[in-house]
Amino acid sequence: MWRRATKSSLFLRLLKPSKHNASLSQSSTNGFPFHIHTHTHFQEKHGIFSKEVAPFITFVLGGPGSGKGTQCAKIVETFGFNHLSAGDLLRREMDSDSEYGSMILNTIREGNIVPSEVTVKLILREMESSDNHKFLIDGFPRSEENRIAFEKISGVEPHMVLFFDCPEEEMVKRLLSRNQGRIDDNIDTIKNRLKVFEALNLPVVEYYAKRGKLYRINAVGTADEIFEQVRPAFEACEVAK
Ligand SMILES: Nc1ncnc2c1ncn2[C@@H]1O[C@H](COP(=O)(O)OP(=O)(O)O)[C@@H](O)[C@H]1O
Ligand SMILES: Nc1ccn([C@H]2C[C@H](O)[C@@H](COP(=O)(O)OP(=O)(O)O)O2)c(=O)n1
Ligand SMILES: [Mg+2]
Repeated sequence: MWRRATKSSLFLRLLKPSKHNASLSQSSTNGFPFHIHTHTHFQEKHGIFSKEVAPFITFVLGGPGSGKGTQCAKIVETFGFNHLSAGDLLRREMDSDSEYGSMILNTIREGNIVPSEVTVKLILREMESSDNHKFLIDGFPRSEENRIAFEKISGVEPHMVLFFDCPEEEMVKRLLSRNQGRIDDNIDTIKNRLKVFEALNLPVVEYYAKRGKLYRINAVGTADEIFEQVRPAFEACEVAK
């Protein structure tokens, strides 16, 4: 039986909650972006992944513009998850006075992937300060390096992985009309994001397919139609309801 983490749980008493304007570099104490914890050390220190407060983790994958963020909003509304978008966390870090701001900006502008350690640290910081134990981790892991870094640092694996399968031309059409003022929603960056997706993210999708954790969803149709394919994945899982 999963137990909900509460404000009074040990790990939250040990940790400072994340401040939305705090940057990774501000929280660094050793000149390195962050402390890498071994699996055991991390569990002992933070306790977030101890059995009593074990999180329920769903990774949400799909190409750029496949509808990950849109479907995550629906999952949050229906099933009460905490939605952590790796892209949003990186953009927030970029807009803070983090010393990694320009590196993140350049990487996103080119459509490449930010070093895993930075992204993993941002995700784990959010998880540590959350009193919800059900997490949707959107846009992560985007590479085998991302996946392995998360597993190594946190010592946990996702319970399930959603994959929004969408044709490239549909993704391009959606990205070019997203209108959120993003520096990476232009045709040149989109072309590279699609290449990076195919080269680096599809191997992660296949990895989870082989482990029987993947829910492949046809991402063409209205958002409501797509959500009707998503819903059963959560309804089938007692802990996620
Ligand atoms: N099923 C859909 N059909 C058409 N447009 C969609 C659909 N789902 C999302 N969109 C739109 O496509 C764009 C990309 O969606 P988003 O959820 O941000 O995708 P991702 O997070 O995978 O990049 C947004 O403008 C969104 O409103
Ligand atoms: N795990 C991740 C997630 C995103 N990023 C960077 C690189 C991505 O192109 C951008 C934007 O990611 P985001 O998930 O917001 O993009 P989409 O929702 O797929 O359009 O952020 C990353 O480097 N590593
Ligand atoms: Mg998104």
